[in-house]
Amino acid sequence: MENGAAQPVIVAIDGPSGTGKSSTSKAVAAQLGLSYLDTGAQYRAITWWMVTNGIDIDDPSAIAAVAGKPEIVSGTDPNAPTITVDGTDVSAPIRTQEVTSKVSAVSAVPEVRARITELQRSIAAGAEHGIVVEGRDIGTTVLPDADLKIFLTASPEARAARRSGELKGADLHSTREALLKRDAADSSRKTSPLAKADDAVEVDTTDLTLAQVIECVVTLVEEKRAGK
Ligand SMILES: Nc1ncnc2c1ncn2[C@@H]1O[C@H](COP(=O)(O)OP(=O)(O)O)[C@@H](O)[C@H]1O
Ligand SMILES: Nc1ccn([C@H]2C[C@H](O)[C@@H](COP(=O)(O)OP(=O)(O)O)O2)c(=O)n1
Repeated sequence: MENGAAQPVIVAIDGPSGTGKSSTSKAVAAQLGLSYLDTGAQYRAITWWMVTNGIDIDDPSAIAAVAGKPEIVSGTDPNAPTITVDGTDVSAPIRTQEVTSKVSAVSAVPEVRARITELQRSIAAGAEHGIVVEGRDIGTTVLPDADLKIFLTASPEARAARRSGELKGADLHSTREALLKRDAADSSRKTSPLAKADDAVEVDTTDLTLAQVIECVVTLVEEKRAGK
């Protein structure tokens, strides 16, 4: 674009756990001056609220009945993303093993998805310079008109190695099994499952460094912008 500021650009980055969505999205957004939204953190936050309030995670109707109660606020600065529930900073407690093991069940409830999807769309619509939104159903359901859709993949072995590295020496085999179980649940749910959009660019990150993935996505965004 020759005159004035660039048009806001909407980038959707989806894929299973450990493919590099968060690290890539944050870096791309920071490099290009865009906002950043971690939608997994929002599903983790509502799961944390359900657990904290004693809601039976095995009862979808109990979850649905209170899905509208917690107020979830996401800060979208890629250099300092934040997440609060009813004013409380939950950035640490949403990463516990307990929340991780329950998030797929909570996020499969249609009333939860409807509420969080609406919130995501309003955040994306309000992003002045554009936004990178990462999750599982962004390209297919939340922002089907995104300017660019990326679907990140990597072998289960690479993903488990990355995750157990983060969890400070967690057993590789059990990390791999837990990750595959969550992927299966997220891919098989009825409402907006984890899936690649038909028009998404698939990037296999198994043998790429994080820097290479970031460079690849930045180039794709710049090409899109140039063509706009
Ligand atoms: N291409 C890559 N090569 C090696 N490690 C990576 C790569 N991409 C991400 N990582 C690391 O793997 C871990 C998981 O990445 P993350 O961005 O949280 O994935 P996701 O959001 O898809 O679950 C992080 O520790 C990150 O630094
Ligand atoms: N758009 C999204 C994002 C996440 N979810 C659900 C399903 C995922 O297992 C959980 C947690 O997502 P998150 O991105 O934090 O997962 P990882 O930490 O990358 O493994 O939330 C979803 O259903 N839809």
